[in-house]
Amino acid sequence: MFHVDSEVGALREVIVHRPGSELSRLTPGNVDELLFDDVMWAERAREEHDGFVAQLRARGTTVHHFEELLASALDEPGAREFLQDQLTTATRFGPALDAPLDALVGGTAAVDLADMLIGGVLKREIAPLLHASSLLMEYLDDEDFLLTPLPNHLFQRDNSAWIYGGVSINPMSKPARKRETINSQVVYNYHPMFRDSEFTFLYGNDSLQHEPATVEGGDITVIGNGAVMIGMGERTSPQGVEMLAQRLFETRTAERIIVVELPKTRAFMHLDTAMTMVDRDAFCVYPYLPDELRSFTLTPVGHVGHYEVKENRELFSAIADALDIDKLRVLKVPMNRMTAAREQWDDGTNFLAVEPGVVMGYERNSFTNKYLTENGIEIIPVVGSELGRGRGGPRCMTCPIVREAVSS
Ligand SMILES: NC(=[NH2+])NCCC[C@H](N)C(=O)O
Repeated sequence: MFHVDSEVGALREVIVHRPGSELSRLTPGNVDELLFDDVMWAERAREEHDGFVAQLRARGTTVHHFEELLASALDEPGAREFLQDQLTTATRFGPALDAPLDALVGGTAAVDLADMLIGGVLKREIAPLLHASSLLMEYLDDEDFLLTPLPNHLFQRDNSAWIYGGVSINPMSKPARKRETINSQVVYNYHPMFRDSEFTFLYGNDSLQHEPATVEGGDITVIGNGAVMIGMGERTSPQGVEMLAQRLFETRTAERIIVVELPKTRAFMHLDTAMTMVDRDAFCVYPYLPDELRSFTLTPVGHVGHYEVKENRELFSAIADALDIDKLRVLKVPMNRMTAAREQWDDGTNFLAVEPGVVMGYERNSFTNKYLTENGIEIIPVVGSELGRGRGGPRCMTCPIVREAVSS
């Protein structure tokens, strides 16, 4: 029932996160650590996000809100026990807070608890509720977080990723995002919509320590025809790719994986900041991507779960081969380095396809959008002056859970 069979086929159902109280908690002192570039105007960001959702719905896509899924899941049997085991533990908060926090998780209304899990909790908010002699509570200032906010839940793409009939609940690379995985596990394991449905858990749905085998969904593209492309760089490590690859092969979810090496800089933190698929045979690619970046193809061999790694001679012909098409259109916008760097920084290459050749992208990237339009791609312009300050575009903000294959 849930499946993502391509990157550009008809987009039926997605999960997004409307920014909540966590955005109002960004300060000049914590933005860097929380991976944002500015303190956001939270109200305007919400308006922009509502506009984005309305555009998706107008195109026939069913939109689920992450916070609502989380709140409903929290009222299902087992969900709170899971949090008590995984989140409110003695090692995370000290033994003195273990039982009081477990009690809080057990007794807080679901909507409020969901808000705490995403929005975070300040010491002064929670101190009156906890009756414990705790060194950690003594140590924290009133305005310190006992539980940090998770503003990057806005980027639903990264934290879970559907690949054909399976989902990876990604072990995130940056400390600021690691707890997102616990929230996603609650949704996928306890919300009736997922709990009562058949699908494969590919990676990360456990309580293991995955470091350094991290994976983020912004690096994963389901290009179709049984193939997957994965970016390897700041967030998704070679070990992460291999862990996921092994599961994709052993569960027969995919038959071929193309791995692309990415520059190790913040501007290229994920594959979808460097290139996205915009049509059945076309990619929009950052024009100054270094030529020397290598790519590899992984295919299953021998015993179940074993694979072979081969370096590709050239990335785009490897993709064309995987898709079984003669030639790929590689759309590199002819613009100077300065303009290219500016538009890429503002997620100029971060397109979300709603059907082949129809994509959503930030309106501000005028050079890129014009060039793509001239090349037959329809752009649905998204307003994102505030949203973009988190360094993510329309693709980063959506987690497709049902998307059709591209019909030939
Ligand atoms: N798929 C993406 N490009 N996501 C963008 C994530 C941005 C987020 N602030 C981070 O640094 O993690």
